Amino acid sequence: MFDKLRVYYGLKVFQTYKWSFVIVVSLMVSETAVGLSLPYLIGQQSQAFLDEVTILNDNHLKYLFLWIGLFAGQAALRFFSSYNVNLVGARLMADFSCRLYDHIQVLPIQYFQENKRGDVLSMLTNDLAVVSFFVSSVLTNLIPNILVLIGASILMYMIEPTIALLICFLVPLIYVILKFVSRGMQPISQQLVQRQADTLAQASENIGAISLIKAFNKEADESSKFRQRTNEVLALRAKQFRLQALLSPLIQFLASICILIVVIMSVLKFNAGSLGIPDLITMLLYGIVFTRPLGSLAGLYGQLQQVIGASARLLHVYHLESEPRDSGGIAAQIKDGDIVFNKVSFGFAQRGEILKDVSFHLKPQQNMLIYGQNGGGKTTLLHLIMRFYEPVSGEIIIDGFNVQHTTIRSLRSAIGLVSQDVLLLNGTIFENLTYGLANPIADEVYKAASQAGLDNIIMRLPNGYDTQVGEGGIKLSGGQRQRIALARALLLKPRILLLDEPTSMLDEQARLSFKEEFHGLFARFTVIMISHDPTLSNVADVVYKLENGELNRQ
Ligand SMILES: Nc1ncnc2c1ncn2[C@@H]1O[C@H](COP(=O)(O)OP(=O)(O)OP(=O)(O)O)[C@@H](O)[C@H]1O
Repeated sequence: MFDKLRVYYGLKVFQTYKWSFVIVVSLMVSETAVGLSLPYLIGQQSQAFLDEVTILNDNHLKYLFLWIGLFAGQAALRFFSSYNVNLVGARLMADFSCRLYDHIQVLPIQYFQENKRGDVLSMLTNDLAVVSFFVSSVLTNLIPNILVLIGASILMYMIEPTIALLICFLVPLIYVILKFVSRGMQPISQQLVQRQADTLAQASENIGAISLIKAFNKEADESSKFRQRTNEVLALRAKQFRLQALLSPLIQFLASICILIVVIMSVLKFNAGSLGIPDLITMLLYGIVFTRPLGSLAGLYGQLQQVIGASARLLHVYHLESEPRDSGGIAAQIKDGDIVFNKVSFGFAQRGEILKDVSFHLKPQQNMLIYGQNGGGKTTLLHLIMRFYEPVSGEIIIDGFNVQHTTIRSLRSAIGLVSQDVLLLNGTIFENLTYGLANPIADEVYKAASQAGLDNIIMRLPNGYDTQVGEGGIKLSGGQRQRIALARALLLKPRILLLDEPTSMLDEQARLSFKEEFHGLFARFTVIMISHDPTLSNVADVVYKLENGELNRQ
């Protein structure tokens, strides 16, 4: 599967960057051609220096200027190709990381519940960095080095076939040795990628739960866990470095033997009279040119082992099916907010049934209160309406549209959700209030904030609406966050409003005004509200109890 995917993405990427690739490959081919022509020219034209005894005569100077010119040309080509290659590599990776991020965002919510945040972060940082480094190395090393190996072999073959064939025979032998020495590398690399992800996951989780750690005096324990994980990474790195460090000198050693073979064979041929001095010089220069790329290819082979693990993880995620946001259904026109649950059942994998044949009909602009025991499935019911999950059986119909057959975008844009755990983004209060609005109108924002009882709170803050709320809204109290979430939902003007424990964080006064103003605030919406506050039943049109998975009208 991965191979197919690799080929598929490889072709897709090639399509997008075809002209950049053409330019880069042309520059590399030109540079290699100049680099390969130099030993030949120097070798063959050296005859002039042997024949004409006068030092640096016009003829010599002509050749010298030609060689210096070619060296300069090669350097210039190398500059352009190196700059362009790295640029293409960086663009490729920037593009891939954006595609990956886009994809991760549209993965179903289960993915985020089943995977650690640190794993995802590690993919976007470590794994991408490994692949990115490899891609630039392949572009900068693999292509030119292979061109040099092929070109030098052909040119050596043209001068002296026996030596060239012998050298070419040694190359596969070098590859076999390389493969044997680095066979332990791949498992180490895979473990390393996983351990690094675990370390990042722990750090990310701990920072998110720092107040818990402090409250339980667990700083030292968490530090020692982190140190242990870091030491595991270090131990794996040490193994990896040892193997990598072994590869390079080993290949260098084998390459030196190749050079020795060229030298000895060329000298023997020269002594036997079958090789002239120009050919001898040419062969020796090609011997050096030929063996140089072997070292960098060995390094690349080592990197390849690391990249296999990282790219397997990336491609695995890339291959996961995303939510069909704009496809897989019709764009529902939800104008009234008429909600029908028809024998809806649901359960999480291996957790048994949570909702059993739940049925109700909520007419437009009606409001409904659901109460019931903790863990009874109330939030899950709201999440089914949002299509965070799909029912196991039964159907949810909104304004005549079966939600399973509508596009997710059209469905969610008609619904406002105020969650139990209010999530705010790291930005100002104003930015959080207007999140999700294309063109926020300031007066409407102030009105909604006032309706949610935020006026006094915001006025007392040092920068008013421009006050930064911190990550997740950490600089605000629970009640303040809940009011912002309410105001945000009101501003969105959805047809349906789902309120998950909307008053749980509010103070006495705020709860009272929430109840008093309920009908004024929410009259335009169809509202499903979850609460453990029995007094809210006074404002609800219909009250239901969820017990043992069954929803019954009270
Ligand atoms: N992602 C999940 N994977 C597996 N089980 C889950 C998942 N989310 C919730 N559950 C389980 O489903 C059950 C219903 O959870 P839900 O959050 O809907 O309850 P609730 O009625 O809203 O509870 P509360 O009143 O405490 O907020 C719980 O037993 C919970 O452990």
